[in-house]
Amino acid sequence: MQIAIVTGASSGIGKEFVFQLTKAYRNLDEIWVIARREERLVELQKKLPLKLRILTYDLTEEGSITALKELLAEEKPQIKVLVNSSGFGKRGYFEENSYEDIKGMIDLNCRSLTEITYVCIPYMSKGSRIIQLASSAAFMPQPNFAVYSASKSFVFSFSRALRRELSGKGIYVTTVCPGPVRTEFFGIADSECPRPMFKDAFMADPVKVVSKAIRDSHKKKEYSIYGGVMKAFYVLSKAAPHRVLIFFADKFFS
Ligand SMILES: NC(=O)C1=CN([C@@H]2O[C@H](COP(=O)(O)OP(=O)(O)OC[C@H]3O[C@@H](n4cnc5c(N)ncnc54)[C@H](OP(=O)(O)O)[C@@H]3O)[C@@H](O)[C@H]2O)C=CC1
Ligand SMILES: N[C@@H](C=O)C(=O)O
Repeated sequence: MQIAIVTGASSGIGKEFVFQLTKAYRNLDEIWVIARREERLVELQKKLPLKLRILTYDLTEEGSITALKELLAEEKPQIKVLVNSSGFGKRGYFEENSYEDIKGMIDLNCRSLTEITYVCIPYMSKGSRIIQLASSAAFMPQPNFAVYSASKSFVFSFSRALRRELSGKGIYVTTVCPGPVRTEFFGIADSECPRPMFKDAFMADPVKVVSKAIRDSHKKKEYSIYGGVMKAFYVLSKAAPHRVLIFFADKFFS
């Protein structure tokens, strides 16, 4: 059985991946979709010809990934694509964030992504793809989004090194680093601290971000950055001293 696995499939970028993978990978038997909101995944199934395996997991809960591991051992599928899209961010100064949110971001964005990747690799082979959702927030430390941006730097760094390690097996890792994308992400991110207004000017369409990510993954690219502004931000974050960028980010955008 050939499958794709998509976490965060109930909304936004993950949900869009499910739609587009159905078209991009004609030989899939199933897509295994992971999120907490089961009703959303059931609705998604109604819109798709391909069978979805609905896995209602809270990935921050002890045991959810063990359940995935056991299911993989039972079904022994060939994983053609893994998309790690579940994640959240909460804006605000570190000491004003609740520790529950801080721990949640680290747990979901870093630990669960790492563990899912770990349990899936044994079921991948030459030509398989891993698509990791980092963010443009990975490019530099961001005051007022400190833990989220650090969690995405972890994803970016981990995934680039993993790409090198897996290249001998013909498994390709592409890290996706979008700027702001129009999804439910901001409902949570901005709930206690509004986002800087400039983000609205660069808000991207999830359809376009995902379409580019799948194209870049096919081309075996190391990362996928949608849009000229975010590409320019990436170059700036490599060229300019972070000390200066962090100062201006805090002064004007916090
Ligand atoms: N939107 C943006 O501007 C950007 C987003 N990103 C990243 O892209 C990824 C997708 O975000 P996006 O689609 O925009 O956001 P959404 O809020 O629309 O989707 C987040 C997804 O993660 C799932 N999720 C959240 N918490 C858990 C949990 N504890 N266990 C299992 N699943 C969970 C949600 O499902 P459910 O609630 O049903 O569990 C949902 O399907 C994230 O990693 C985000 O950090 C990166 C750059 C920009
Ligand atoms: N890149 C977005 C989050 O990941 C943002 O700019 O808020």
